[in-house]
Amino acid sequence: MSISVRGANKHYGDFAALDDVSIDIPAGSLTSLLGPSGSGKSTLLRAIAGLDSLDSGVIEINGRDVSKASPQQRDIGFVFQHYAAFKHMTVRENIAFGLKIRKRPKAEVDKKVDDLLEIVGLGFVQRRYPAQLSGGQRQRMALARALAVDPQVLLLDEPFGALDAKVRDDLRRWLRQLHEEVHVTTVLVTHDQQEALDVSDRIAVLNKGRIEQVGTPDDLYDRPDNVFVASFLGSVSRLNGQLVRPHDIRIARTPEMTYPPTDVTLDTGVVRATVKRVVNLGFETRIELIAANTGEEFIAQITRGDQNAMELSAGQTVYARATAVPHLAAD
Ligand SMILES: Nc1ncnc2c1ncn2[C@@H]1O[C@H](COP(=O)(O)OP(=O)(O)OP(=O)(O)O)[C@@H](O)[C@H]1O
Repeated sequence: MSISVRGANKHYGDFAALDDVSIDIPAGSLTSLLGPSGSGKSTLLRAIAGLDSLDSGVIEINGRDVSKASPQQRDIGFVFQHYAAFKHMTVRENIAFGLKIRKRPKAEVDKKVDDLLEIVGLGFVQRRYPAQLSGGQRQRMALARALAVDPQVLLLDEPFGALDAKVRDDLRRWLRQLHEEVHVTTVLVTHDQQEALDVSDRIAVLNKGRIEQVGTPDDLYDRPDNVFVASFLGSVSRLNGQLVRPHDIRIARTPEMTYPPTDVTLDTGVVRATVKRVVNLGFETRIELIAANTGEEFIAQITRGDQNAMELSAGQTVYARATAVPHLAAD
């Protein structure tokens, strides 16, 4: 089911939490709402869910105007960061809950719950209570419960926000896989650009209650509309006036750079620089540098192998050149 938001406005006093927001979310897609804290992501999601009303604007689900419909009438599954499970019910009972209150026949409920337990990989803990699950298992149970009633739309508000990095990472991959199997139109709120790039078909970047850009992860990363989008989608520095990503900068000990830029119109040229700091980050190494011509700091990311070969350390003079730069729409 597609979702369409037109001219959505929401004010709290003088403050515009949503400022004329319009977005089309294609049926079956996994779209992330990405933006800094306070940018309006949750407000937009809650408006789509019908949990908050808009001051003005229209929300359509599959072409039907649901702006005035209650959350129940919108046929939506919702998962929050801190999921409130029924503590006195087992995992199995929690997942079955929505089907039971809809008075579905027992055989159908059992089959559906078995299928969902399989999909979310919780069969082995189905008789446990929520308190006996890990945080990641609890969020998977929440997703299974939301999916049990075959919602038209699944809305996820930072569902992995409270979990540690490793578990988040696993769950993201799992969510992507789940989406490929179930294909329900999904909207995910996140402030984590890595998460958005990892799981989404499309990303909408929000800033101060407005949508800055909507597109595929590649569109936004390689062809950002503006500096805000470029810098929110990943680290960027300025090198000779060009915005550059750390992994697109090559470093050498001599000025004869053998790396041609991929696009000569956006060439940064060879820039002499001083190494300020070298940080080993596991499989890659971050080099913090200061450009000799402008005094500006910039960051290069090189492989561990390159660092082992060059043995860069603070105080050295090196030469840097970008091999690619993001194409801003304004260029
Ligand atoms: N009930 C409310 N009353 C007053 N202001 C509110 C209310 N709800 C949200 N806001 C304000 O609206 C703005 C947008 O909030 P929202 O929760 O949508 O942001 P967000 O992008 O989801 O941020 P976060 O990532 O921190 O959750 C914030 O500045 C917030 O303080």
